[in-house]
Amino acid sequence: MENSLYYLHQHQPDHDHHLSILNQHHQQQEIISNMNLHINKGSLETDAPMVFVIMGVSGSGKTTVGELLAKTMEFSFLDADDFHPPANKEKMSKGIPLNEEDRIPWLETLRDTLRTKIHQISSSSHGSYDDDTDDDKKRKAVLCCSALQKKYREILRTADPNYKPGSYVPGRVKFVYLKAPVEVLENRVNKRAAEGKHFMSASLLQSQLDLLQIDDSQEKDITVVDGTLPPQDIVNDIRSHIL
Ligand SMILES: Nc1ncnc2c1ncn2[C@@H]1O[C@H](COP(=O)(O)OP(=O)(O)O)[C@@H](O)[C@H]1O
Ligand SMILES: O=C(O)[C@H](O)[C@@H](O)[C@H](O)[C@H](O)COP(=O)(O)O
Repeated sequence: MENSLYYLHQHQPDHDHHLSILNQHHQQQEIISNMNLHINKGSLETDAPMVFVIMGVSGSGKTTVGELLAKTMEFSFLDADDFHPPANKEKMSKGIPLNEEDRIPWLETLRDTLRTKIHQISSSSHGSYDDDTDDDKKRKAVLCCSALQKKYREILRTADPNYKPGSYVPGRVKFVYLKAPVEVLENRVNKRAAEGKHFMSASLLQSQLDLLQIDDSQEKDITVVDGTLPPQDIVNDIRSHIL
């Protein structure tokens, strides 16, 4: 197969194709002909992302953008904040940053949830969504999660059963980092706290910025977007980059 070129001659609209295998040395000798190949929508997306993690520090707009993206794309929406045990939320509301013991079990729960999701999508007619009746099975998912450190993202990547830890090969889990300057973030979290809209203390922003770490050289599955744009523009940007 290595020395072959593949030609797809589409002779009927949509799914029906005529496959010929031609010799690479341009002899144009047809080895197989008149073979019908049926390609169902989605069935070739073997490495297509299934879970989009919208990440960044507090106030970067994860929930706002994630909800809008999920709504626009009809994806499932998951908010990592909904998976915290009460003790974590109590700590954060008092302005105490979480430590590793607080975070790791939380991230592992998120990983397991995403793994179930990926399994559901993969086993849904082998990725061919058209005939599915269970709506939830065919939906990809958006997860909002700060995922500030490389090691935290690595836990989430292992939701993909094919992902080899430490390989950083892009797989089923993709990250979108909402980048914004500190002044913008401060304004947002202060306003949100003043409105009493979130359990997280605004004072934790600095500890989150201190923790934030992106490794451009290895983590090729992170797309950086401008988090200062209006939410709809960010969603359009995400769609044009990774969807
Ligand atoms: N792109 C944006 N432009 C303007 N305001 C935004 C934007 N994204 C979020 N906000 C506002 O900033 C605050 C924090 O947003 P939120 O989505 O809760 O961030 P996060 O989930 O990252 O903590 C909210 O009051 C929200 O309305
Ligand atoms: O939306 C936010 O304001 C934050 O994301 C917030 O909810 C918090 O950061 C995490 O849930 C805790 O996790 P970390 O301390 O690991 O960010």
